[in-house]
Amino acid sequence: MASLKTTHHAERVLSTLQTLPSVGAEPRIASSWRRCLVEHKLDPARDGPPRTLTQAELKDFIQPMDGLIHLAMPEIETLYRLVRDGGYCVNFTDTNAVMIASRIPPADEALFRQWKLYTGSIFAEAIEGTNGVGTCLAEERPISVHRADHFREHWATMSCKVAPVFDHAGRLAGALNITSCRTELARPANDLALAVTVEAARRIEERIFRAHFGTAWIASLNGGGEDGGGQNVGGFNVGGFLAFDDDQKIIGASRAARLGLGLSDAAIQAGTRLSDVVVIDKGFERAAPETPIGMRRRDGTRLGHARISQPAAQRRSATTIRHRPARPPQDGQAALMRLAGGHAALARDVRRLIALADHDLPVLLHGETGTGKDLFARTLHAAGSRAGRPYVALNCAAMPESLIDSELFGYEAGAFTGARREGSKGLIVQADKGTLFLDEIGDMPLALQTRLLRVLENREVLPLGAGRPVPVDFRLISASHQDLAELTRDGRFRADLYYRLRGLQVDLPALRERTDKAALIDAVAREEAPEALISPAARAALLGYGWPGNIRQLRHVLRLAACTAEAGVIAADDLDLPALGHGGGTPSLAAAERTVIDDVLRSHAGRVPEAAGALGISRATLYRKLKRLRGITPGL
Ligand SMILES: Nc1ncnc2c1ncn2[C@@H]1O[C@H](COP(=O)(O)OP(=O)(O)OP(=O)(O)O)[C@@H](O)[C@H]1O
Repeated sequence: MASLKTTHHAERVLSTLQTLPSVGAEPRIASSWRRCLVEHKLDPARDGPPRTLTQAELKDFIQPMDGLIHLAMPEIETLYRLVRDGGYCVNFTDTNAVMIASRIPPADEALFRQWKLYTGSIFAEAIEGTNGVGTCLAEERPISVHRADHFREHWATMSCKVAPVFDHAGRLAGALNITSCRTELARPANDLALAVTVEAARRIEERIFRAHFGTAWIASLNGGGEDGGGQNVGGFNVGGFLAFDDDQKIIGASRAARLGLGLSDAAIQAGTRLSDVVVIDKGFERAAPETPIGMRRRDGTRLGHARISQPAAQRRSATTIRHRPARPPQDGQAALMRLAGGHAALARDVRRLIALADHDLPVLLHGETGTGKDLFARTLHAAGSRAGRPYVALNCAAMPESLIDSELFGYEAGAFTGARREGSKGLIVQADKGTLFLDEIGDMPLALQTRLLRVLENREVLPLGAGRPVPVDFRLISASHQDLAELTRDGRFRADLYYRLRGLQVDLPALRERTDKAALIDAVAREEAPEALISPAARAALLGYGWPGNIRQLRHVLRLAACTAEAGVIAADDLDLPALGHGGGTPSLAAAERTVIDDVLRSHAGRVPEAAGALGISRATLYRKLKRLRGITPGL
């Protein structure tokens, strides 16, 4: 071991080598000190900051944990709001004790920066000695490490409360920490701070669990009360979660449920049923969602109550056995799941979105024309907590650059020649408390990107000619058919705005790539041609086609086919499927496209919306094509 400076604190720590546990430290703290001395050979008197990753290292390190951080973030925010007045910062760490997300109260920011208590710093027990994060992770139990409990004297002004976070399979996923350096914190306040941290960690676990098992039944066992269904961890009764299928076979269990019910991976894989481990009140399948249901262990001991939520797919089948979804969906989340259908990657993204429902994470939708970006954005709005609030959409490709500015940001009365006398609120202000949908964001001019970024950062907008900014609170959903990452690399899109927009990116697959293409064709056929049958040859043609216009084109083709079908059968001949060239963009194909577009525009007297409808593409797509083919945009 390195030569030791013998301060009073160091002497106390070193005495654990002889006198465990009579050094006046709690037994858990004393045994951690011994671990640090004997196993890790650390020096309690060493001074200096913790090891911290460089910005470049941090970027690479954090990227794979994006999903976990997004799931944890809403709970980190809630916890932060609860504890910030006690001077606590909140940190979320990975299993190596690297801080991967932090919230620091502005009043104490300088202090925490000085101590390097922020994202990128490493607090492993084997490096820093006994500390909240490191020791919690080493023992996989909640812990309070208060001032002189720390191994290194360096940390003896800090008070830390930390709870471990376990993933959907009961494995350690990270730790949630709060730290304060305020001296006035009394012991009861400390205990309470640890309790709220444990509860926040439990809620993060619930989000992880639901994100993973979103399409199963989930029982949430209450952790409170003396015989609550969870597991007693370090004095805390922590509730657990069980996922099961329609046959009541258990398919997943959280750490607390595994410990509380004696469930192992092997037992789950062997097909253990709910009734093998618990006795559950009858009729729970028909109970209103989230009603508390009585549960007991097989040996009769009470487990308190569980709240059971139905799988998203179950809710879906209850609402989709009708052919035309004429009314808006009753259940927003089920409607989102319906859009994902059986395409696994999209369904996974939707489950993540549902898990993050209450968090105003910006969402970026990416997909070819007609893949459903607009429909997805509306459905997402309807599925969230802002559903009853305004939904304001702007298509950046369908509007001349000069107008986007005033439309979006608004202006004061008389701000410029031609302005409306009463001024304009602007779409951002109109979206206040609701959702702003910016379609074809890749077409937003660079100068406006800078203004938009400022609005997103400051949460306020300064209308043209206005003296004072207006505070705004909206959820942003943006969409693009272009690859924004590529635009960013080419310098055509601001990288900082791109990262702000893509809190979560959802890739809407092209119809030809959808793994549930057959089911989707049937679903659209039920809506567009409810009376007709599809002949085998027509079905083969629909399945084999390349669908450049995606689901929009599919709708048009089936609508038309329903009109021409004879004896209620859609034959291959009824399908208007234009031959597709290969290597799109060759001069001859472009020329053909130009001719078709010109013809259709002419026959609709230059009216873009009608021409777009006749072509089976959106207005925005037609504008884009016109720009590309002729270098002009027709008047609006
Ligand atoms: N999952 C789906 N199931 C059934 N119909 C869908 C689905 N997704 C989209 N549609 C339908 O496809 C058509 C095109 O959808 P939408 O306008 O949302 O596409 P888009 O990607 O925004 O297109 P564009 O980029 O051209 O504006 C609409 O009629 C919509 O109702």
